[in-house]
Amino acid sequence: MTTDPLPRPTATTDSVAAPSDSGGTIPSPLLEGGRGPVLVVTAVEPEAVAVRGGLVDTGESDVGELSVFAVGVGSAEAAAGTARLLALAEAAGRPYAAVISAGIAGGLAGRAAIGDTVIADRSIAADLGADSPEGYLPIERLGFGTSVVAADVALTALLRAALPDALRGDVLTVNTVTGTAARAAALGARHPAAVAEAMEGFGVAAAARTAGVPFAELRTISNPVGPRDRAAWNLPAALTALTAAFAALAPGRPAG
Ligand SMILES: O=C(O)c1cccc(C(=O)CC[C@H]2O[C@@H](n3cnc4c(=O)[nH]cnc43)[C@H](O)[C@@H]2O)c1
Repeated sequence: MTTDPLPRPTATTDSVAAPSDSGGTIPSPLLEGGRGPVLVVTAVEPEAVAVRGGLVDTGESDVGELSVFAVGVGSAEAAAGTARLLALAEAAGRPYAAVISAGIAGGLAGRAAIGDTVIADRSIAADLGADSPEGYLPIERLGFGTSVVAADVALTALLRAALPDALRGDVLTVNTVTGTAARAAALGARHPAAVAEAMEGFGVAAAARTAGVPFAELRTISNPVGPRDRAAWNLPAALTALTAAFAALAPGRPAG
C-alpha cells in the first residue's frame, strides 16, 4: 500500500489554525497583520510533528492559519510538493502568503552547533553545477541560472524578531549529505557565510519564487557536517529546538 503525504483535494487538511487574538491569546508575530495563511514545509513527518508541537490548535481563526506538511527528502520532492500545495491553495481561493522550509540540518564546524536554531539569509544549491579539473563550477558559471535564493527580507525579519537568539547565515541545500572532512572543508571555504546544510531549502524556495510567494528557511541543528557518524546525530535536541522555535513564532493561549 502506498500513502500519499500530500493533501487531497484541498490544502487545508492537516493544518493548525493560528490562535485568534481574543481570549488571552498571545499575538503571533508570524500571522498577525492580515498577511494570510503560512505554509510550513518539512521533509519528513517527525519534523512536521515537531513543528506542530509548537503550535496550539485553537480552531478557525480570522487572524491567519499555519499549515504544516511533510513533502519528502531532497530538493526535487520539496519543490514538487511545495508547488502542489501552493497550487491547491490558490485553486481553493486561499493562497498562502508565505512559505517556510523548516526542519533539521547539519551545522558547519565552528558556525552552528547541535541544538542551535538557524534562520537563513539565503538558500544555496551547493552542488548544482559541474565538476571540472579546476574544481567545482556553480550553475552560474555554466550560464544556466542561479544557485542562490535570498530569503524574503520582511518574513525573515519577523522570524528573527521572534527568535533573537537564532543564528543567521546561508543554508546550503545538498543532494548528498556531506560525509567527509574534505567535503565539509570545501563547502565551508566555498561558502564563507554558510552555517548549515540540509536537503530541501532551495527546492522549496524555487517553488515559492515561481508562485511569487515570500520564502524563508528555518533549521535546527541535529549533527555536525563532517565525517559520516550517524551516532553523532542528536535528533531529539534538533526536534525539541524546532518545537521551541515554532512555539515562539506562533504562540497559542497561555497555559491555565
Ligand atoms: O529518524 C528519525 O527519527 C528522523 C527524525 C527527523 C528527521 C530525520 C531525517 O533523517 C531528516 C533528514 C533531513 O535532515 C536534513 N539534514 C539533517 N542533517 C543533515 C546534514 O548533515 N546534511 C544534509 N541534510 C541534513 C535534511 O534536510 C534531510 O531531509 C530522521
